[in-house]
This record gives sequence, C-alpha cells and structure tokens, in this order.
Amino acid sequence: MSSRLIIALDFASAELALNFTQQLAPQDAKLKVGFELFVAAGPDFVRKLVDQGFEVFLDLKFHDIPNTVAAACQSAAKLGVWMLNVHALGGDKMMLAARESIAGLVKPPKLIAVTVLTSMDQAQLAKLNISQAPFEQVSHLAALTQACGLDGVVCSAQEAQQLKQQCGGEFLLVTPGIRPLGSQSDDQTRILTPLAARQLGVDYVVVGRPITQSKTPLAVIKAINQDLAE
Ligand SMILES: O=C(O)c1cc(=O)[nH]c(=O)n1[C@@H]1O[C@H](COP(=O)(O)O)[C@@H](O)[C@H]1O
Repeated sequence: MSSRLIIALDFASAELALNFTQQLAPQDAKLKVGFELFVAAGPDFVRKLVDQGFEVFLDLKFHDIPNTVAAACQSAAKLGVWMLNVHALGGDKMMLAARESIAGLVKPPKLIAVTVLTSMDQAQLAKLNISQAPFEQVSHLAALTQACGLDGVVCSAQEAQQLKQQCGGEFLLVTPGIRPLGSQSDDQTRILTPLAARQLGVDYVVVGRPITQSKTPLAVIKAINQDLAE
C-alpha cells in the first residue's frame, strides 16, 4: 500500500534536496515541494522527482484572481504532479476556475485547498478580524471547497474527526502540523502526533523538519509509516 506520509522537502537548493531524496524510494513517502525549494530549484527539479517515480505534491498555495490561478494550475499539472493546492480564501470563483482548468486532463492532479494554516491559532485569527475559533473557520472553508468540487483540504489533524463527519470519507484531509512525540513544535500551533492523526481519519500527514533535520531520517520515516499503517 502506498504511504500516507508526505515529506516536506523544505531545502534551500536542488543539491540539498537530492542528497536527501536519494536515500528514499517512492513507496517510502510522497514528496512535497513548496516555495523554498521551488523558487531555488524550479520546475525541472519537480520533473526529475516525477521521472524518478515519486508522487509529488506541489505546494504553491495559489491565491490570485481566477484567471491567473487557473493558468497556474494548468502549468503545474503539466509537470505531472500528483497533488496541487490553492488557498480557499481565494474564494469560490477562484476554486471553480482552478478545478475547471485541469478537469479535462487524462490524469488530473488532486486539487486541494488550504483552510487555516496550522501555524495559526485563535489569537492570530482575531488579528485578521476573524472572530471564530479555528475549527469553525476551517469547517466553513472546507464546505466551500467541497461545494467547488475540489478533492479535499489542508487542515490540522485536530479538526479531522469533525471534518470527516461533515464532508464524508472521500474528501481528502491533508494535515501538516504533525509532530512525533518528543519533537519540537517549531512554528506550528495546531499539532498532533502521526498516530493520533491517523486514528482521527486523516488521509495524508505532511512532515518536514522532524524528518529532514533528524540525524536518522530513515528511522523517523519508518516509525511514522508504522504509526500510519495502524
Ligand atoms: O500547505 C501546506 O503544506 C501547509 C499548510 C499548513 O497549514 N501548514 C503547513 O505547515 N504547511 C506546510 O507543511 C510543511 C510543514 O513542515 P514542518 O513544520 O517542518 O513539519 C511546511 O512545508 C509548510 O509549508
């Protein structure tokens, strides 16, 4: 069975990222390329990972006018990635345009929307004039995302159980803010362990620093995969 682990390749160069990925096989984990690596290494690096057989989540969190986001999604899909994301706060017209832009492809990537970043807590939302608790905002944005026909959302594992009830089992929940017991929370606030996330119904966990900054990354990956297979 393919892994439910997505490793965040937050490295500053293609060379550093390749040093890390050469230890991995595609069945060990899916790989996420975000802003840091994409800006440094570009689309060629993404194509290289895809050619090596990895399922790649291109995490560029598109958030712009519908026409721009639709075109960006098309360009991203041409790289052969497995998953793409946009910001739900871009609104329904933007999400609909994004979905339609890739709908006709033979093998479209999964398209998901970021709800409330896992680094955000209620106090930070309040400063954005959002008076709701994080879960209420996540729930609202997940409903909007689902109504636009997207495949799922990025949220915190803390919201997973209620979201699965709300959106149904097929709607994908992808959760960063995952920390194995004993690891630092860093800048994440809404966190859970891999095992707890899986028990709450999460489909894919995103883990970066606890793996990429570990002295024994393969052991951490193995332990997380065991937890996710429970
Ligand atoms: O879209 C994302 O991937 C994302 C959304 C979110 O709400 N929180 C979040 O941490 N992420 C990403 O998930 C990864 C988490 O990395 P670590 O905190 O190092 O495990 C980073 O690459 C973030 O950019």
